[in-house]
Amino acid sequence: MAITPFHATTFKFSSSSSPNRFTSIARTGFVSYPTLLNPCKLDAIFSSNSPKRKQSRKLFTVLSAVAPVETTAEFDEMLSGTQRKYYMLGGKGGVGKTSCAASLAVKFANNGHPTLVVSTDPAHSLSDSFAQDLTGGTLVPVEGPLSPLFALEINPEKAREEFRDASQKNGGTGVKDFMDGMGLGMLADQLGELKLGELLDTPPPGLDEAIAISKVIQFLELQEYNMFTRIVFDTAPTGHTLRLLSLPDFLDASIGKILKLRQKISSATSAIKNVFGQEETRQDASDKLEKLRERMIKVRELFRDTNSTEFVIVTIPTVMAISESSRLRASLTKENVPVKRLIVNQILPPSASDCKFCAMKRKDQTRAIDMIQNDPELSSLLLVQAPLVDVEIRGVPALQFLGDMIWK
Ligand SMILES: Nc1ncnc2c1ncn2[C@@H]1O[C@H](COP(=O)(O)OP(=O)(O)OP(=O)(O)O)[C@@H](O)[C@H]1O
Repeated sequence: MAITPFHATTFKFSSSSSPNRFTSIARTGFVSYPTLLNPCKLDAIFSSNSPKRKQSRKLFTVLSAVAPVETTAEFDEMLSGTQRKYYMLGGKGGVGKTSCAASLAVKFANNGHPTLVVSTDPAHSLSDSFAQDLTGGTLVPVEGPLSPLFALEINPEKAREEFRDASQKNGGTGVKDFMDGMGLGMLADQLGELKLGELLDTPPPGLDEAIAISKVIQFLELQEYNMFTRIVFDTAPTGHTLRLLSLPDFLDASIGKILKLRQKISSATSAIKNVFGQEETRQDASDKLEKLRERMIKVRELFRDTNSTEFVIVTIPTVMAISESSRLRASLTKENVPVKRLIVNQILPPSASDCKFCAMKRKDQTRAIDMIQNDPELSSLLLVQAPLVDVEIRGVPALQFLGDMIWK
């Protein structure tokens, strides 16, 4: 089955006097957007004696030619259940991850789920998307939706600092210096293997994200955040996400090694430790590190839990983006991360009269979308099509409108 572009049309805000109303207006000016999606209304036009009838019929013929057999996101399934569910939206840079994540969060909140939307992308754009200041690293209420919606932009730098502090106190240079001073060179060498200092000084892509997600889990462990039944993550671009998947294992192993080493050091220095009176501080740091390790394990488990988590791939209809999505899906499968939906965003709306540029672009997009059908990684996914719109998606009403088109 060939998939053709989404048969939506353009829309824009209504008058400035009611900025909360997001109305749709067909490009043609004589059939409104809701009319196009409603066959009954079209029937009415066709059977009426309206002077625009002839033109409408012509338009309908054009639209029929590009109208897809509509697939939906099966949003009812995403909505069902009051147990907490996590949705992670990821994909290539700039494809619309934030817009899709924010619109999903608004839709959940409007459908009765207290929702938290989290950005773990170091280049945060949630504030821009919601047109509200959501910075600061704490939960900020988003105004507009019917149920509580909070946003959280994790500051990766700050989260990394905390991680560095806990690690360094215990297994980083602090311990190394201490051991060097004690003439325990052999144990100090083992620390070198961990390369933890290097890891923190020049963090690999994904480390920030891993720490950010562990930070979110830390938040969610608190009683006052029990209310959230849907958590939506706006993740960093693909490369980061892929690294992130293997990082919890790596960090778990590293931290595990540090903790074991700490025990060795502790017994080796038991005779002298009291002299320095450092035992209490070290125990405290060790507890912190152990907590961090537990959270890393939770992150790893969370990614793989089919019952509570789903990774939604967002892409655009270009060969490059779809090829990258295919690789992302392969990596996610390898890591046992559940994926069910593929959003193809920014599909050109149909037009009765394409200019040369649009016609070329449309052909390109159709070819790219056809690729999905033949891609072994992507063809089995639920394909959700989202139209390219001619205004920037900013603010809750706009996100609501976009959400109603995507999450059906
Ligand atoms: N369907 C759409 N129609 C029109 N514009 C869109 C659509 N989806 C996203 N955009 C616009 O594209 C730009 C990038 O979108 P967005 O920030 O959501 O992408 P992103 O994948 O999160 O980007 P990054 O990787 O940089 O975080 C924004 O200006 C957004 O308004």
